[in-house]
Amino acid sequence: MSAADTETGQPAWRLLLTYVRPHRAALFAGAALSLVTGATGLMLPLVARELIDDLAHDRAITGALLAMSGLVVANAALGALGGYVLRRTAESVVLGARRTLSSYLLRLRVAAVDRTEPGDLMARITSDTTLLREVTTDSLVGLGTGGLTLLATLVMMGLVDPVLLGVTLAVVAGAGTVLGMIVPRINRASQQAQDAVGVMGAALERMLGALRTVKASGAEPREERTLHEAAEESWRQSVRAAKWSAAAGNTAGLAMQVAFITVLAVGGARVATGAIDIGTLVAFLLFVFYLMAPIQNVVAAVTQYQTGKAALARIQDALRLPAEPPARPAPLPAPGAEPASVAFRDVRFRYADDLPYIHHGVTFEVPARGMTAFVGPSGAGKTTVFSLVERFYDPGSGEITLDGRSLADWDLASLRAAIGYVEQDAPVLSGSLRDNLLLGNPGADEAAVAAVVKTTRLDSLVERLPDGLDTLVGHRGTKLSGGERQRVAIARALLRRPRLLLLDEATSQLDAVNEAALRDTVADVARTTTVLVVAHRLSTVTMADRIVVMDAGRVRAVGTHRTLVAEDPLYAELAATQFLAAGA
Ligand SMILES: Nc1ncnc2c1ncn2[C@@H]1O[C@H](COP(=O)(O)OP(=O)(O)OP(=O)(O)O)[C@@H](O)[C@H]1O
Repeated sequence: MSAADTETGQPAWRLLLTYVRPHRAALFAGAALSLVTGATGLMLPLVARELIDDLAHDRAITGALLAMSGLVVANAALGALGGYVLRRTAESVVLGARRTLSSYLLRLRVAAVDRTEPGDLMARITSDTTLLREVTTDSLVGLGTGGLTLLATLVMMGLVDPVLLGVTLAVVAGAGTVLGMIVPRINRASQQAQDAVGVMGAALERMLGALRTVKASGAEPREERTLHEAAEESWRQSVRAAKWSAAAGNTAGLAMQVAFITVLAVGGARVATGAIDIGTLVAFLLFVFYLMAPIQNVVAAVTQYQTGKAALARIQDALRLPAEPPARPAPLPAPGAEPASVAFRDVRFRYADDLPYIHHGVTFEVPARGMTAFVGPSGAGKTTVFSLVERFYDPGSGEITLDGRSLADWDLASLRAAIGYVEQDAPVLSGSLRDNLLLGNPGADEAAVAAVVKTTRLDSLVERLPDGLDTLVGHRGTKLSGGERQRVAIARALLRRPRLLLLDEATSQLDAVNEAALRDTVADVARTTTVLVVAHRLSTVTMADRIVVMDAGRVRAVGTHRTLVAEDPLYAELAATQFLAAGA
């Protein structure tokens, strides 16, 4: 079995058919048009013979001329129409594969994405799907029309002389054996060429995602080398595939020459013995000549299929990554909805089976309403608490509840609809400021947007920007400052009217005025919503209703700033060093 067959258990052509099936009517129409176009071409010599006959016998040639003109026009028109229908169908197959893949990638589990290179996944959607285009038209149609013509020609040959057909088939079978050895090599080389395109996509994504750091580190030559190496590897493998494809094509050509010579020799001997007459031999040789085109079509279809098969294998690999079940979007909490309570009971968690545990039995309870700060040394597992609440990952053991109900029992979309999440690096997506604010609640009205813009102190920024809320913020929000990005992320989360707000405070500082303003905003929000914050600032922890101190994957103390400073040495140390530095 080849790479495409092994893991899914079903051959690649079946997978191809699942993409092609919705367009089978159009594909058959295109193939039928191609056959009819071919037939009109074959009729031309007959009409031409008629015309010459008419001239020779002094008959009017108008009819034959009209018929010839009609055939020429029909041939061109049907050919163009057939070509268009086939190409359009192939594009629809590509579209179908791209839709399936992009929907699937959106549903991928975060843990699955952790183990992949986004650039490689992108290459699968953009580059691999493109290869399905040729495989649809060249392989399926080529195999269909070429196969039919081949069969018809073989039947005719059998009728003319079965012995010579046997001779021809023996030669063709020999060539088939050679092709059988070449074809897997085309598949392997194509797969490696596409893998190299994926590696290049991953390297590009890595470099463009950190372009400033690459430039500042003077790392351009090394990054350039990595990119060039991936491009060269793809070139090497594509050239290897081209070499084997050329060998396959020429093997078919050579086989036909050998068949021609063998038929001539064997046929000549048969004519000499009187087994067949010379007319039969000439007719048979003509058929051998006619056999050339369909055989080359079929060989081209098989070689083209190998490239498509390699692409299909890569697409299927992506579709086998673990994904969340498809879900319909859930409504956001109604205005004034009750805040949520959260509890962890003896939660043990690791990011992958081959990685160490991060949470070693985390237990805490957060009642509805109010603000709870999570503090602890870097790497203690605070952000991981948020990832588990959002169900980006599932715990290995123990239980996490929201409103007293296990997260496993929640519909994923409803769970996430109840939560607003501000990540530590506050991602801002390319697009306008408004797009970014409305990301989590596209239905929010102008008044709601204006209100969050005001509470997060984005109003002065919006006034300054040339197009206000419609100003484009650049790839990953590069046109905004770090503090502005954080405020955009908070505004976006607030616009969802969350029943639970998860705020992973940025370690970088906001300026004093904005920090105070945001502190007031969060304090306001905490009056009506449950707020969990991974705190890096003293100002945040001092206003928290409770503080959960985490260390090395465990909760070591829970209390208020005042009690913890007195009772927990680690907290006292953190408060004296880290927080004081940040909160000064
Ligand atoms: N996606 C991931 N895959 C594997 N390990 C991870 C992943 N995310 C985090 N970790 C590891 O889990 C541990 C806890 O990370 P976490 O982000 O929860 O810490 P934290 O307490 O929030 O730290 P900080 O205060 O520095 O943000 C770290 O050792 C980190 O290396």
